Order: sequence, then C-alpha cells, then structure tokens
Amino acid sequence: MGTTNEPCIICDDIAIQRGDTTIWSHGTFTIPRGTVTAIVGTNGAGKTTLLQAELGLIPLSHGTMTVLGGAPGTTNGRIGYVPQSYTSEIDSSLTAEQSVLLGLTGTRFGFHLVSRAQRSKALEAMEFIGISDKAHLRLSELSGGLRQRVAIAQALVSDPELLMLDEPLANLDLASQRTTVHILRKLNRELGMTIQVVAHDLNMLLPILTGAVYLLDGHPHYARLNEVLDSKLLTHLYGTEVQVVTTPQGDMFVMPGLDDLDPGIRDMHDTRELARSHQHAKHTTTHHTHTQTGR
Ligand SMILES: Nc1ncnc2c1ncn2[C@@H]1O[C@H](COP(=O)(O)OP(=O)(O)OP(=O)(O)O)[C@@H](O)[C@H]1O
Repeated sequence: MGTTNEPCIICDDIAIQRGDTTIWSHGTFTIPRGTVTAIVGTNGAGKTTLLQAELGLIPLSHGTMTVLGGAPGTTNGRIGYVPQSYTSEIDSSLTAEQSVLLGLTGTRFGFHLVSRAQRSKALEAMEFIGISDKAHLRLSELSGGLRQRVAIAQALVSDPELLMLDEPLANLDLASQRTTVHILRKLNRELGMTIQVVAHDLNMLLPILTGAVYLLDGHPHYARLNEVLDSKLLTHLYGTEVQVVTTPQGDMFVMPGLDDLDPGIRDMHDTRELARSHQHAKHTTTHHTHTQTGR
C-alpha cells in the first residue's frame, strides 16, 4: 500500500475525443488517496471513458493526467479494475480460484506454473471477500453476486492501491448489493485502498462515499460528498427532479423529486413517512440504505 500523501489522481484540463465527438472536456480536479469516489452522470456522459482514460486505454485529446504518480497506463500494475461486463468476460468453466489467479498470471493457460505463493495470495483475497469456501466451484455454479465477488477478488489479488469498479451494484439483489458495499468499506477502512465506483444509484453507496466525480454539461468535476448531495446540482445532473432528503436522524437519501409525482402518491411518500418507515425498516430488516452526514 502506498504511504505517500500524493493525490491518487491529478487532472489538469483533460478532454477526451472519440471520432469527431468530444465526450467531455475541461476536467481539472484532484482525487485524494484513501477516498471512496462515485463517478456519476447520465447514460453516455462518459463515466466508463474516464476509467479507461485513467488506465491509459484511451488517450487524452487535451491536458494531462497523473495516476498514482505516473502517466495513465504506466501504473496499471497497482490498479485493480472490475469492468461492467465482468460476467461475460470470464470463462464460466473456470473455478473461482482459477479465476482469481488470473489476477496474478494474466492468462488462462499454464495453471501448472502457478506457485504456492500465488495460490496462497489467491486464497487470501478470497478469504478477505468471504468466498474461500467457493474456491473449487466453477463460475457457472455461482450466483451473480458470488461471481461478482470473484471478479473483485481477482482485481484485489495483486494488492492494488486503487480499485476501480464499473457499476458493481447493477443487476445485484439488495443483499448482494449490501455485501458488495460492505466489502468496499472494509477495503477502504482496513487497507486504506482508494476506490472509484461508477454508479447510477447513489443511495446504497452513501454510507461509504467521501466524494464524487460528476459529469455535468460535458465537464468532469470532483467534489466532496456533502457538496454533491445538493438537490439543485443532482436535478441538473440527472436532468430530472431529484431531492436530497435528510431524516430526523441525519441519514440522507437521494430520491426522485416529489413535485413530479401524482399528489396521491406524494401523500403516501412524504418525507416524514419515509423517515418513519426508514426507522421501522432499521429495526425489522437489513434492507435499508442510509448514511450519516459529515463525511
Ligand atoms: N469505442 C467507442 N468509440 C466511439 N465512441 C464510443 C466508444 N465507446 C463509447 N463511446 C461513446 O462515448 C460516450 C461515453 O460512453 P461511456 O460508456 O463512457 O458512457 P457512460 O457514462 O459510462 O455510459 P453508461 O451509463 O450508459 O454506461 C458515449 O456517447 C458512447 O457512445
């Protein structure tokens, strides 16, 4: 793990062009180390493009970017990446352990060359993620949630300083989403790992986020979470009425604006009702999403 105080990402007036189209431009921001950052914006705003630029997979058309102290692409050995399409990219006949080992060997061939040290590293990553008992199961035998945890273990096995995940909560049920968020919290809090998460729905991630890169009007900006959790900003960002609701307990939610809803529906979902049902949910189920303010 890096001990330097140097920021994880430094961007100076960056832009990306694909063909004749500028995807985004004028990005000048810094992401500190040890943070958990959401990357948010509407469909096609260029969230995945930002991760790809950080990995040096797409060249900048303008400006400069430093990732973990080096040019994009030169520090990829210290980055773990869980792509959006992880399920379609893994050979489902592999066992969970073989799949995790790919994070060290980088190839699906030559498993006989895997060293004892590499196997123990893979086991360590699976234990951290809570899937060591699934090591010998084939990916085809695992649920979507477990397959995703295998993908995270594969990204972790090389002890990255920065972990990037592209929409890791999409297509997961609530319990699997909570498990994923819990894993990310552990990685950040216990190992000090810097994390970037592309996400459409912020609520589940709110308890662990420290900031966000938001792609607004064709420009990427970074802000601390309390600045991003602003109804006007999020309404502009998503292009639809969004409200940030704070419960009497200080928990925050991002939700569709009540003004757009039918008055009957609004009556059923007013803020106090939400707070009451949230309190009830806190005592009766593990499926609530909330955060404390002040991160
Ligand atoms: N290989 C490519 N060549 C040219 N343009 C591309 C390519 N891949 C993506 N784009 C365009 O770049 C823009 C940004 O795409 P990107 O996938 O980064 O957006 P996103 O914010 O991650 O979207 P989503 O939320 O839908 O996943 C889109 O307009 C897309 O059409």
